[in-house]
Amino acid sequence: NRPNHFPPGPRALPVIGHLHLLEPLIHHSFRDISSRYGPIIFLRLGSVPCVVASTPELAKELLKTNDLTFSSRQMDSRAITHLTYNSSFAFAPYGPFWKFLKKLSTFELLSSRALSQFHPIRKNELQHLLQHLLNKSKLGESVNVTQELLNLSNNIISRMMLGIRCSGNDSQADDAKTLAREVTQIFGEFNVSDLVWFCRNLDFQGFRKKYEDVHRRFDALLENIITNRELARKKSGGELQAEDLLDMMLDTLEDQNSGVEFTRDTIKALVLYWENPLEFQPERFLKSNGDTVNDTAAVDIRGQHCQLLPFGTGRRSCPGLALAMQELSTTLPAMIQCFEWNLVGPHGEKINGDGAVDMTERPGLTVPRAHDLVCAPVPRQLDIIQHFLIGV
Ligand code: HEM
Repeated sequence: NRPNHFPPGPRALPVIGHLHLLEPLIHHSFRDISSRYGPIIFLRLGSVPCVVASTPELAKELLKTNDLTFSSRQMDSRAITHLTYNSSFAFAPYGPFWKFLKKLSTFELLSSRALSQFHPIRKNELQHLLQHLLNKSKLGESVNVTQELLNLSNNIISRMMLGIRCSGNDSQADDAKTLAREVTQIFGEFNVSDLVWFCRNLDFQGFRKKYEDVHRRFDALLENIITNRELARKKSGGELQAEDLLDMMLDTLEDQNSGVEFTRDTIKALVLYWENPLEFQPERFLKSNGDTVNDTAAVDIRGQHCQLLPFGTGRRSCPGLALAMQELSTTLPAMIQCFEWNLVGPHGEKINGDGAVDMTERPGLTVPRAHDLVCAPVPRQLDIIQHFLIGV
C-alpha cells in the first residue's frame, strides 16, 4: 500500500492506516517506530499521509533546504478551524494571508520596538509574582509553580494583546483564564473525525459539541473587549495612543490598504536524532560549526543547526522567540536569586535530595508535565527580593 519511492514504515491497516500504532504520547510512538524502520518513515494517520524525520540532517533537508515545499501545515482540524475563525496565523496555509501576518508580527506586534514598549508590563507582572511568592513563603505555604508560571505568561500576553489580565479578581479575568486553558486543551486533543474520512460528519467523541461551546463563550468575551475598546477610541476622538496590540490591530482594520482581507475575525484569531535521547546531556545542544563543537558557543535555541528545535526553524519558526527568551532570562534568574525551592510531594510532604522532580509527560500540544511542579519557596536574602520588587 505504499509507492516504491516512499520512505519505509510498518504495514498500514485499511481505513485507519497506522493510527492503531500511535500511543497518546505520539512523539514516543514516532521514536519507537523510527528506531525499527530508520530515521525517515512514512505513516498514514487515517487518510492523512505523514513523513517523520528524526535526524538533524533530515530536519535541515525538510525545514531549510526544501522549506518552501513544507511551509504549509497540513492540518485539517475542524476544531482548530472553528476556534480560530478560520484565520489562524499558526495554522494558515503558506500564502498571502500568512505572509501578511508574518510581516505584521515581525515588524509590529513582536518587533523589538513593541517588546521595549511592553517592558513595563513584563516588569510589573514579574514583581507581582515575586510578591506573591514572598507572601506564600511568609505563611509557610507551598506554591504550584507550573500554575504560577502559566498565569505569568497568560497575564503578560493578554495584557500585551488586549489590555486585560488573565488572573485576578474580576469575572472577565476568570473567563479568559478558563477559556485559554480549554482552547489549548482542545488544540492538543486528537479527533478521529478529522483523520478518518467516513467519520467526517460523526461526533461520537462529543468533540464538536465541546469546541462549539468553547468557541461561543470565547467569541462573546472577545466581542465585549473589542467593542469596549472601539467605544473608548471613539470617545477619545483619535487621541488614544496605540497602547497594546489590540489598538495596533484596530488601526490595521481601519486602514484597509493592507492588500489582504483583515477583518474583525482576523483580530480575534490573532488573539533530534540523539544518541541515548533520554539521558540529560546538555552539551549536545552546544552550537556547532559543522561537526565540531565550539567551546565558547551558547546553546543554539534558534535551531540553526537543526539539533535542538524548541522554536522550530525555517519560514514557519516561532515569531515569539525573542519575547519568550526575554521572559525566560529574567523570570528564571529572579526566582532562583530570590528563593530557595524545596520540592513538595503529592501529599504536601517536603522532599529532600536530588533528582526527585517527576518529569513524566502527559499528552498535549506543548508536551506538558503530567504532574504540576509544587514547591515551598524560602527567601534567600530579603534585600535581594526588595531590589527586584523595586526595580527589575
Ligand atoms: C517558550 C516559549 C515558546 C516556545 C517553546 C514556542 C515554540 C513554537 C514552535 C515549536 C512553533 C512551531 C515552529 C515550526 O513549525 O517550525 C511555534 C510557532 C508559533 N509560535 Fe511559538 N513558542 C513559544 C512562545 C511563543 C510566543 C510568546 C508567541 C507569541 C506571543 C508565539 C507565537 C507563535 C506563532 C504565531 C507560531 C506560528 C508561526 C507560523 O506558523 O508561521 N510563540 N512556536
